[in-house]
Amino acid sequence: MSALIRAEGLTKYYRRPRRHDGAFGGLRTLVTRQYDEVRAVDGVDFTVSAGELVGYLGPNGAGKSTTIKMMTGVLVPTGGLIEVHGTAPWRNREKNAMHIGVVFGQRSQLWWDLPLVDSFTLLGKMYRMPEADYRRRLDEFVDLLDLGPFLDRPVRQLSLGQRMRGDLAAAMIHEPSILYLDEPTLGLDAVARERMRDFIAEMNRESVTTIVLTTHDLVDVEALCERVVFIDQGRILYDGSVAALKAAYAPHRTLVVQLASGLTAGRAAELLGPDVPGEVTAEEGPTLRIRFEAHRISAQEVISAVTSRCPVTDLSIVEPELEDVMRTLYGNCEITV
Ligand SMILES: Nc1ncnc2c1ncn2[C@@H]1O[C@H](COP(=O)(O)OP(=O)(O)OP(=O)(O)O)[C@@H](O)[C@H]1O
Repeated sequence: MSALIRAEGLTKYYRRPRRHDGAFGGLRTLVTRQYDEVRAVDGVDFTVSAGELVGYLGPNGAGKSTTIKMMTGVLVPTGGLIEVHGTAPWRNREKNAMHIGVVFGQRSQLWWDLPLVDSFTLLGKMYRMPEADYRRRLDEFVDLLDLGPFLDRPVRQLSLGQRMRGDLAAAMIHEPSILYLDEPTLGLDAVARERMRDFIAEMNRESVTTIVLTTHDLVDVEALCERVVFIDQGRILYDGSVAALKAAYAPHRTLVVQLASGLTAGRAAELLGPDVPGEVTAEEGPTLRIRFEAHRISAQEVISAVTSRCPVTDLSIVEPELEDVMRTLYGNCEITV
């Protein structure tokens, strides 16, 4: 697969006026003109291939939005290289805009006072789309995102979930090859989030759109991303598959045991004794949870040990949550897998 997006040593430093405290602090801030340097993105390397759906993750202030703004051509890098379709996006913003769609969760590109459909019509004309292509695309989105009930309503009257669906359709109307999504599901209810996720997956699968997704919602990541790039303090700490990340940072599994009637989890833990493979982590009524390291003990061994000593009605194995991994990641500085 060829690289659509390439970043090498990509860097963005901001200058922030140094603030002075105390009496006349505001005035001193104005007249002294001293600055602090903020290393928002500090020499990152990555490539994104055609058709990938990559999660770009990290804590608040990690440098995610700044990277996306450089990829979209809104910001000029302080140093290093960023190429999208083989050219620097900030050198040719208009040409770059023809190939990309952007959704910034908190800002809208829709015309506030116009009916939603008028924004689509205007965008279709701006991108010089042939009428038939525009119609086909609009019909597809009305169907996929269920826009019909509010197509004729002014954007300012839409709920957040309706507006976000409109924004997503607006970003994709001209069939861009790359879609950048910055917190697209922020503030949405569960149903709206699900609909957005389905649409994003569909665009990636059916239209083969390359997608870079920034989100704090780990359910989005689990549902959508095979690969994640994790950034903190402007530096990339991890770049790889979600599965490898979990295997490295949360190699445990949990066996959840439903005990046969009359047997409490406390009594079952006694029956299992201290040499049970794994660690009993919770005893709640008739439910017992045993955590084990999947690379050391097989699930079969743990299940055999339990079923040979206790009568059970049900068993299930729970994978670690991505949230567990993130907690470990946030506490580490150097990460290699
Ligand atoms: N225009 C600016 N001027 C000065 N500093 C800035 C500017 N924009 C961002 N920063 C700083 O750069 C750093 C990275 O910010 P950025 O918005 O890229 O982070 P982020 O990972 O997107 O965070 P969040 O998850 O909170 O949106 C932060 O320390 C932020 O305060």
